[in-house]
Amino acid sequence: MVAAFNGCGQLLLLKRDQGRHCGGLWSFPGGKIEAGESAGAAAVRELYEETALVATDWRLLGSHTFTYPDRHLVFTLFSCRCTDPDAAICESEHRWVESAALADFPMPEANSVLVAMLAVAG
Ligand SMILES: Nc1nc2c([nH]c(=O)n2[C@@H]2O[C@H](COP(=O)(O)OP(=O)(O)OP(=O)(O)O)[C@@H](O)[C@H]2O)c(=O)[nH]1
Repeated sequence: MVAAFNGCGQLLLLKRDQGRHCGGLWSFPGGKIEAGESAGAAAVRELYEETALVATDWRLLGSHTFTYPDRHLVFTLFSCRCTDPDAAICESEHRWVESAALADFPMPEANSVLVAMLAVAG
């Protein structure tokens, strides 16, 4: 998963399409790691595929496992900085959100720990 910041300290959230797992909820860019791919390479690839953004200052923040009724997921969270946030092209609705306002955006259950990791990282 990618916590993508703009130059104003805001984070990019994408609204998941209805019909997908956790549909209708706000989420970080990201997705499944492909065979033979590292977690870091997957983060860079997913950010680009979902937003067309290229970022710098990549940092590994940590890992977290979460079990939904139908799946067990392992998340690896990275942060990065987007130097040209206005260039974001997203298929789904997206918002740049202040960290303090994240609670206003309903997110998947697994994300509470990811948001806590962000708070710890500062
Ligand atoms: N992208 C993303 N997925 C999340 C977040 N939180 C969370 O629980 N998930 C779950 O993580 C799983 C993987 O995400 P994804 O569905 O976007 O991955 P993907 O695009 O590779 O899968 P797909 O091609 O099957 O749709 C999904 O079950 C999704 O609901 C989040 O903040 N961002």
